[in-house]
Amino acid sequence: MQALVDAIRQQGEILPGGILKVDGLVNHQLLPHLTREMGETFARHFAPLNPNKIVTIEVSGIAPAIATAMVLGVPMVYARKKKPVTMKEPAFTAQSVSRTKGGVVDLYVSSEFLGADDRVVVIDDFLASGGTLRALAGMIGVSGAQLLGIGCVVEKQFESGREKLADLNVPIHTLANIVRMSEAAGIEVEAGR
Ligand SMILES: O=P(O)(O)OC[C@H]1O[C@H](OP(=O)(O)OP(=O)(O)O)[C@H](O)[C@@H]1O
Ligand SMILES: O=c1[nH]c(=O)c2nc[nH]c2[nH]1
Repeated sequence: MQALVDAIRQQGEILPGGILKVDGLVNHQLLPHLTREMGETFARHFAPLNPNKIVTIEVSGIAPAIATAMVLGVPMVYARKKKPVTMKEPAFTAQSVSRTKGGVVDLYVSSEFLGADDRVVVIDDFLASGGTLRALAGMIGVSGAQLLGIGCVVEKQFESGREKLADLNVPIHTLANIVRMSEAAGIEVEAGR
C-alpha cells in the first residue's frame, strides 16, 4: 500500500528497543483516508476466503479491523485486555507481551461472540515477533472457530514473526514491510507482502 509506505517514510521514528513509532497514523492519531484504504485492501485480499467475522486485539488493531469489517459487511470482535463485568462466561483467554507498554497482558474473548460457526480473519496493526497473534490464534483454536488468514498493517520483517507463525498454515498479508531499521541506516520500508 504505497500511501502507507510513503507515510511511514515521512513520519516513522525509531525508538529504543527496535520500536517503530507511527503514532501519527496507526497508534494514536488515525488518518481516515489511510485507515479506509487499509480496510479496502484487506477486504479485497481476504474476501475470497469468505470470512464471517473479523477478530482483533485492543487497542491499535481496532481501527484497521473495523475498516475491513465495514467493507466486508461482517461483525468485528476485539480481544479485551481487562475482563469487564459485562463479559459473559465462558471466556477464552491467553497471555501475550505488550511491546509498547511492557509486561504480560491477558487477552479475553467471550464465547458469546466466537465459536465453532465462525470463519475468522484476524487483523492487527503490527506483526513483529508474532507472539500476540500466536496467543490470539490459540484462543480462536480453542473456541472451535476456523482461522482463515491474518492481515497486519505493518510487518517488521527483521523480527521474523511471519516465519514463527508458518505452522498456522494460513495466508499472512501485510500492507507495509520494514525490512530493517537502525539509527545509522534509517527505516527501510517497502510495500507489504
Ligand atoms: O508481534 P508482536 O511482537 O506480538 O507485536 C505485535 C503486537 O504488539 C502491539 O501490541 P501492544 O500491546 O504493544 O499495543 P497496542 O495496545 O497499541 O495494541 C501490537 O498492537 C500487536 O498486537
Ligand atoms: O507502535 C509499535 N511499534 C512497534 O515497533 C511495534 N512492534 C510491535 N508492536 C509495535 N507497536
